[in-house]
Amino acid sequence: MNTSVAIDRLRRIGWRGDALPPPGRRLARVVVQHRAGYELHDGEHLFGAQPAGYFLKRGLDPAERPAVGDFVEVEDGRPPHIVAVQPRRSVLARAAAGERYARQIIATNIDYVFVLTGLDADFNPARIERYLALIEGSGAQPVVLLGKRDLRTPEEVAVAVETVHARVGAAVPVHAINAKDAATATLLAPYLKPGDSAVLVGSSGAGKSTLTNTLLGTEAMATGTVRERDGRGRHTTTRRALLMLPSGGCLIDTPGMRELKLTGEEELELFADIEALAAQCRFADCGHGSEPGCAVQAALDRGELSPERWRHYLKLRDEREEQAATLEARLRRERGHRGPDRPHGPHRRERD
Ligand SMILES: Nc1nc2c(ncn2[C@@H]2O[C@H](COP(=O)(O)OP(=O)(O)OP(=O)(O)O)[C@@H](O)[C@H]2O)c(=O)[nH]1
Ligand SMILES: [Zn+2]
Repeated sequence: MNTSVAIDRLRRIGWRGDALPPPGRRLARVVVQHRAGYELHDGEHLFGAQPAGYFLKRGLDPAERPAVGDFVEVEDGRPPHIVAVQPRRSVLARAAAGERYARQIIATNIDYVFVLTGLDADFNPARIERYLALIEGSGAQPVVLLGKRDLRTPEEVAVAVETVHARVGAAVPVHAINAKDAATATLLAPYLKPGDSAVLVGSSGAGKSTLTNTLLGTEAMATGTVRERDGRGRHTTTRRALLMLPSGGCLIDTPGMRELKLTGEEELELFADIEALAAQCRFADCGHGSEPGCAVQAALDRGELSPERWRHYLKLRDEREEQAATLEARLRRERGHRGPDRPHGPHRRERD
């Protein structure tokens, strides 16, 4: 293939490099990661590939392995093999549950992360802030979208926008949108310029599919469909992995990205590293203040835990406790002030 044609195609799916790999290798973008391999896109076709042996070595830092969003060098064969990962311009990651300092890469080379929340019962500024905590430091820019604005009065919309700004700061763009309105595609076009890569995250029912369809418009160019398996290994739905938008940007929409969804327990998984640390404090009910043997304070002292992350975590924990207290009060009322069935409370005890 003509070199400039190959480069143009790669630019279209977000490549920013300037040199193609040596003969015998070509570039493609990872759009899906399965247990059994990868799905890559070269700007024209979707194809399957396997990682070269190097990436399977035990003890290799998981961050070195190809991830969704990566531009990789591929050697043809049956199947094609990924032999190298190009430098990343951004890395969205979260602490992997259970592993103390390991990070799980969610996606790379993303320019904008749209954090979508509906202005209905879904509206939750605390959740928005937790998404932003995850995006912070990734190299990608967050854009907060408040959907379903048509269900609210202009005054209510203004208050919601203000509430979110107060929470996340004035620097983060916040837009109230109607995901069904074609004008929304124009509003968001500045974040979806040619060569830009975006992902859309938000809880179920927030309007992600609706917005995706609006962004695609009638010139829909869904390139690359990926079939997903259900729990029993059967193919169920067909998803579009990499969407080239009329505005010139692309939207990555893959199973890997949906992992970013924050619902219930997943919110805490974001802080799995801190919870793992806290589990190592000498006292099971350590307040992580001036207690002796506090693993959290030790990690802060060593610079292994940033004060910023710690602050985010405390905020989340306080909110959870507040919610639990509200729930408890309600249950008590419903039970007719009978009190909890089982006695409970903190017991200060040394771990064994
Ligand atoms: N009125 C109004 N309805 C909306 C808007 N955005 C989405 N909806 C509706 O909200 C419902 C959920 O929207 P979806 O686009 O399916 O939500 P989703 O985020 O893709 O949900 P999952 O697929 O479960 O992750 C649908 O009935 C949409 O029509 C909006 O801006 N205004
Ligand atoms: Zn502690």
